[in-house]
Amino acid sequence: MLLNNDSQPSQSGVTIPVIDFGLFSSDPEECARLVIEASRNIGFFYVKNHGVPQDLIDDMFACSERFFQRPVHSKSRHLIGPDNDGFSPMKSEMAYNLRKTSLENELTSYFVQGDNVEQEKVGVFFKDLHRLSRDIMRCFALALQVPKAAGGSHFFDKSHEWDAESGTTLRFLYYPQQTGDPDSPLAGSHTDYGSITLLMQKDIAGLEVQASRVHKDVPWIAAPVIPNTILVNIADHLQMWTNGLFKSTMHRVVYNPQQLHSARYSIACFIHANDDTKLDPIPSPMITQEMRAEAVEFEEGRNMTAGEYLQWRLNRSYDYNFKLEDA
Ligand SMILES: O=C(O)CCC(=O)C(=O)O
Ligand SMILES: [Fe+2]
Repeated sequence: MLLNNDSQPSQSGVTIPVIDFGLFSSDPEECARLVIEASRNIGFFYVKNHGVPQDLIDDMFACSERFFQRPVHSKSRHLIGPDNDGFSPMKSEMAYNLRKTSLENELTSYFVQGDNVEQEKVGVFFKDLHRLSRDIMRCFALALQVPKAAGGSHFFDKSHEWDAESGTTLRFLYYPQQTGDPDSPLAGSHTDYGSITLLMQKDIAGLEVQASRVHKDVPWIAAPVIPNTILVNIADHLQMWTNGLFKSTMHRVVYNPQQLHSARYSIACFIHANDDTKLDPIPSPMITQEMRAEAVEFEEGRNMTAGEYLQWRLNRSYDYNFKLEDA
């Protein structure tokens, strides 16, 4: 197995590659080659030189820490509901979700405890991540050789507009200081529901990625914290759009012994296509009808739009009757 210098070797030899996203400007073809390689295999890759300022990311983690350090009852004014925004008070994993439409309202203001400067920064951060996701999607369109007539490398632009209604969500995650069992996940295995997810982990690792679709003998590999990178994962829309060429890979969060001493924080930005986007295969010479069986696990989603698919997945994963005394 060949390891490039930047790859993170795991014990098994299966790796999540690190891609220099600066290549997107200097050598887009090479960038596309690296990105498609990762997307067809493990379905996860790190990007460095991604253009989101590190001090902004640090600042967002600081906001998150300040918020989650508050007592549970004072975090719970906006409990998560069918709109998928607000606070979700689970025991070993808590989260605060913001939608694009929440940036200027009370939901974000509450998260930053009324600090206008921080509230504005949350908006800048969210937009930066959205811009990065569109660049990554351009790389995909280039790699998939989408015909010029269909938009070429800009194929995904129109289905991923900042101003359009979509399920795109910024999620601040908190895994409290705790004892735990390494065999019992803090967040159960799942795939993400959108196009791609951008993930930042702070200091403490815990994310694991199911590697068995790459190497049948390797069930899970760790996704370590790599400074100055953002972890990208392929989510369900892309697996459906590509008839399974791109892999929406299962992942989970497991207990890390460092959590005996401190809480774990991560931030995920779930990028979704505009609500009215169909989840049918996209025009690409690399995607054929015969490949359809590969995407079959999401077959039910195929007849839905992105908006309908999100609602369907959320309805299956949440009942909104949280018991706060359990949190
Ligand atoms: O906290 C993490 O590292 C990952 C969380 C995750 O996979 C999710 O919220 O979908
Ligand atoms: Fe996830």
